[in-house]
Amino acid sequence: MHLTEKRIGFIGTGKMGESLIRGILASHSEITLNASDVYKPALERLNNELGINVSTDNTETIGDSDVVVLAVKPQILKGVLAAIKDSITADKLVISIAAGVPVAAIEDELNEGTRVVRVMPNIAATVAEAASAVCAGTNATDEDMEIALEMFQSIGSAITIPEKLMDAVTGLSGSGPAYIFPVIEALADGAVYEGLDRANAITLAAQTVLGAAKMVLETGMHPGELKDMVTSPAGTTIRAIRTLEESGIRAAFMNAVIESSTRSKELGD
Ligand SMILES: NC(=O)C1=CN([C@@H]2O[C@H](COP(=O)(O)OP(=O)(O)OC[C@H]3O[C@@H](n4cnc5c(N)ncnc54)[C@H](O)[C@@H]3O)[C@@H](O)[C@H]2O)C=CC1
Ligand SMILES: O=C(O)[C@@H]1CCC=N1
Repeated sequence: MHLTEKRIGFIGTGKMGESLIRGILASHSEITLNASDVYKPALERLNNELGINVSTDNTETIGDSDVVVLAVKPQILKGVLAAIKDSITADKLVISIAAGVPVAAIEDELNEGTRVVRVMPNIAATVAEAASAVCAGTNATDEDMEIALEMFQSIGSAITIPEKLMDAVTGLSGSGPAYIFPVIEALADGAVYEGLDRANAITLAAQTVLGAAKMVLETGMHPGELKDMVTSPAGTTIRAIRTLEESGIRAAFMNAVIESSTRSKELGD
């Protein structure tokens, strides 16, 4: 059974729900997507722009779906689960993308035996470049994991991990795009300071980040080795590297990942 044979329902069409919907539709235009939210204008916009089925009634969306993606905030997930429990019948696969919320906490709110998969994607799903990690719940079958991996691999890359590493993944790739957007803005600021116009500065900054990422992924070389390829003796780059190191760039990014992971753990308490 492939993803395209499944009807997918989204509970919550906020930033991440919409990002997933757009990414999945871009790679599977024929797929049936249903979505519900408490905010009607957002649903109407999605219906108008993308032609997906929408409802303000979560149970209606679930009734019409084989796979149910939970895309509401972690803080309200428990209440949402209590309200939809009876509509999550044994034939449905539940996928949660809620940061920090353990599979066990979701299973506890649903009927015994419910098949749950937990995923941490990121906002780059919008452009089919998400980095996602997937882990199986107690009752998830091999086919459930295949469906989840197919879904998230269709909108970027997706790996399988043990659940204990989900907080680390949340700190790295779940939150990660938000660490890089200010980097792009700041790189552009530097060039604007030196006289480049803003639009060109942002284009060059973003393409530089994209190109560097692609080199890591496609050459398989260590990032340090790639850095050395750019860094000529007594050249321009090493002057910049020294000032970045003096600013504590490595500790700053390491600490960002660790802080986000810590918050993810707190959300699960
Ligand atoms: N924003 C991101 O980059 C990422 C978010 N996540 C996770 O995705 C989930 C959603 O996050 P965002 O989209 O950022 O939040 P959001 O606040 O943009 O979206 C949540 C949506 O849920 C809707 N909602 C509230 N109560 C509801 C109910 N009872 N039934 C149906 N819909 C309801 C809201 O109206 C809103 O549209 C969270 O659990 C978050 O941890 C995971 C990875 C990345
Ligand atoms: O900030 C958050 O809590 C969510 C989870 C990962 C990215 N955004």
